[in-house]
Amino acid sequence: MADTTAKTGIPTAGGALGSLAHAGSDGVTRLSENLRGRMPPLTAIPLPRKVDERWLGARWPVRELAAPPAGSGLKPVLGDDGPPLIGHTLDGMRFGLDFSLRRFDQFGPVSWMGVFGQRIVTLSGPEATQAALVNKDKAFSQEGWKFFIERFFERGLMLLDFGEHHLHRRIMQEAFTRDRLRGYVAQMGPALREGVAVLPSGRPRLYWAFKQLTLDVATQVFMGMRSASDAERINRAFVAAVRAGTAVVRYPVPGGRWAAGLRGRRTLERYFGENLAAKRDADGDDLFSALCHAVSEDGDRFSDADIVNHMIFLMMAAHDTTTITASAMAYYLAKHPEWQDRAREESLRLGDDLPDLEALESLETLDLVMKEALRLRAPVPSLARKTTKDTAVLGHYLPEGTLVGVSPTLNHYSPEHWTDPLRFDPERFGPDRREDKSHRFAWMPFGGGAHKCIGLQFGGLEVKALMHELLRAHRWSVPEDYVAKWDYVSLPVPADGLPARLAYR
Ligand code: HEM
Repeated sequence: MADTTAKTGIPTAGGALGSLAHAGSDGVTRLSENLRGRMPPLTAIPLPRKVDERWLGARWPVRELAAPPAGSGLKPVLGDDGPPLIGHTLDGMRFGLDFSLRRFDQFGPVSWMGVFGQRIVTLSGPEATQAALVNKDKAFSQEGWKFFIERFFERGLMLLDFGEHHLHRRIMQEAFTRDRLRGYVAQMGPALREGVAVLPSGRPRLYWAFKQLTLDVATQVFMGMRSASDAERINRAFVAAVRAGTAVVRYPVPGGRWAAGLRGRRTLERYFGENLAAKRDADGDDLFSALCHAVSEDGDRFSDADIVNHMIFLMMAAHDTTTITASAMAYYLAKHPEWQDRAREESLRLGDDLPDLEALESLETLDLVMKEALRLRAPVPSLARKTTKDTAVLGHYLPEGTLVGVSPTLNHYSPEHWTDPLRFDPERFGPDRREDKSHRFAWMPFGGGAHKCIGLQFGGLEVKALMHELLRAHRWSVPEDYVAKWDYVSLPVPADGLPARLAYR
């Protein structure tokens, strides 16, 4: 049982009890991970519908963010602080999409709210998001992300700005060429086939199973790591660093998330630092090696410190996003078995060989389903920015130093850009309809502009490879009346871990 738990990441009663046997903080961490897998977070605990309605419908005094300069002709940004001290922090975590839609109805595409003790302006809808992401006059910087994740993911590509970002991105692009992607696909295939094969039948929580699978892929494809005990240690360090990003107590209290995150970061730095020289000397086909050997067209290379920082950030950027995408796809395919059958037929037509890059690209149904899942459940629901100077969006005044959240939600649910936007309808991405072309920013799960996701092809290939293996090996379903509840404490994840009935084919 312990083995299965380690492999699938699916917490079992035996796993939780087994954790108690571990003395010290490692045992406590394991226990808390197991409990997390079994219990929804406080923000997702079911309450009577009336209580939720009252909570969501609460209104607070509306104020201006800042008075526009006299004679500018600009309008103020309107919004509210929300409940004292916590602001709207819990509202966003509990209601996610519903909360965003209500804010848009109340204030339109540009508004502000109190969150985490700060005032944050939300930009929603294709025009407002475009202004910040195209960022013509460099009025929006990545400083907004720093509040949340800099301590654990310092100098990751997404945290760099302007000239320096451009330079680093050009080098990093060399790790994502088609040839490199071909090599990554070849490495992830065996790990995924093996991992999917040992998923227990019954009702596993798919989200947790996928989380373990994508960690396994990361240790092999990102680091070329073969030792299981190293992989387990590095995975734990990495998970601790990611969780610390959303810690409420942002101070290293012993036993707390923040302290565990700092320890995790140090472990990762040590691991990458110690293995750098060997990676520079050899010619491996993992992502770590690719960064060590990447040279931009202008001859620039990464320093040792850059490689360590980029590797730690890349693991984070890839992990939850791909896990969430696969979970959303599994959910919609369980709710719409006709799409599951159609996708399975295509997968079976590929035969028993592990799929290469071209084979994965040929899985058109999975492609449509993935795009629709990314529309309905964008894994990154807000892209953080900070204004570098006084600026305006759609005629609203934003002073220098304003924190901004660029939100794809409204773009993805806008009735002006999508027919029947609440409906699961993958065909809307088909060649006859291409609703995603209705506006450059109608569909933006990977962001847009200079910081658009550099791993979007990698992520798409990994998710398709995982779903391909799942379709070949299993059928899965959820009860007809089951509706997944998504928890938005950090990125949107199924609050109950998505239990699905899984049967071997
Ligand atoms: C389905 C999976 C994924 C989704 C939905 C996703 C989403 C995003 C989004 C929205 C951004 C833009 C952030 C911003 O503008 O502030 C981003 C940036 C980034 N992503 Fe992804 N991502 C995914 C997978 C991956 C993977 C697999 C990798 C690496 C292997 C990766 C690496 C990055 C990096 C390095 C950046 C920063 C790019 C820059 O600042 O130039 N992502 N991603």
